[in-house]
Amino acid sequence: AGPPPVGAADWLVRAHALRDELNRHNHAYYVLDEPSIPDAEYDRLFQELQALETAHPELATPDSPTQRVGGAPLPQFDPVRHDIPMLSLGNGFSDEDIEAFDKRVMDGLETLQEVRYAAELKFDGLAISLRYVDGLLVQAATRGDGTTGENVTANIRTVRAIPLRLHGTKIPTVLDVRGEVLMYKQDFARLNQRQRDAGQKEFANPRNAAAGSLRQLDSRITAQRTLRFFAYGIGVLEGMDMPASHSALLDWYQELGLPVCKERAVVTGAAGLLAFFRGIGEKREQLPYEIDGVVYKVDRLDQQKHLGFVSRAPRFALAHKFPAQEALTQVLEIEVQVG
Ligand SMILES: CC(C)(CNC(=O)c1ccc(Oc2ccccc2)cc1)c1ccc2c(N)nc(N)nc2n1
Repeated sequence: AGPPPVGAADWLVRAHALRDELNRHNHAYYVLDEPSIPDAEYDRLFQELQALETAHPELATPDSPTQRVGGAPLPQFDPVRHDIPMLSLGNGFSDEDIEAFDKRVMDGLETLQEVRYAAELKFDGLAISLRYVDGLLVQAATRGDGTTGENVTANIRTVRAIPLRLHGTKIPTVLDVRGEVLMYKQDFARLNQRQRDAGQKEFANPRNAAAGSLRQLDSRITAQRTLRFFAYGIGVLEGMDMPASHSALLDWYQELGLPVCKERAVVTGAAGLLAFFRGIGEKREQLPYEIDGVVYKVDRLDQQKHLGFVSRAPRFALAHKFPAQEALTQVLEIEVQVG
């Protein structure tokens, strides 16, 4: 969104300045985790913009922060077909599984050199695809069966961590961002406290709470649930060349203003993968969100292409899961819910 036309009315200039300032504070708070303004000051600016948009409705552009409060409930979710499917991951559990994965990759690449992997977290949330056209968020869809998902655009607009417009100069004409919508542990605890106070059913875990919040037909309810988002993949890209590696893709995503989790690394060989896994395992309890493992991806995209997929999962990626420690508590929670 360039500067307003020369000689525009004062309120047009003011609305433009407010929108950019509020979006900048929103990015600092929800994407960089570095609040840049006291909440009361943010609310005052927000109300000033809302008043201007009420007086001049044409100011309520799709990327205005006022669009994040949600709107009238939808009758249902429309189906959305993914032009590029959202694939699932094969799993590994033991060190041997990881060593076998690394060996399969080296054989597949016919190389004796250690392979460079991008290692990142596997969030316990739900997979989403965001479509940006000329930098504007135009559609959001759930993974569904990998080929067809549900249109949850109205709900996704209320997720403050998801930019309504991409930043910077390298803006593609079409970009499908794949990532995970999740709820932080402390936002989950606060939500269940509110549920209890309102005599409503509590959520069993943050994953269910995030899924339940996104499957709301009333986006005003979704707007009251603090959902987060981390980008981790790409679908359609038009108008620009693909970056050469997965790690370069994530660096570019950060320049565009998309949230990318900082718990990621580029490592080499099975030893590098296992060292990353152990390091994350030690800090898992302290993380603000739940994870059910880590994900390893061959970093170079030409090597990913060369390896391809087997059935619906890529040969170039693997999820390494933690032992299901909380299985017992989940059984108890389900009994409590049913009982
Ligand atoms: C690796 C990939 C499976 C995404 N990639 C894809 O879905 C994908 C899709 C089409 C691709 O290429 C095709 C292009 C055209 C047709 C068919 C495939 C390549 C990758 C995946 C899945 C789940 C993840 C998760 N929960 N957490 C993290 N951190 N990363 C994850 N990564």
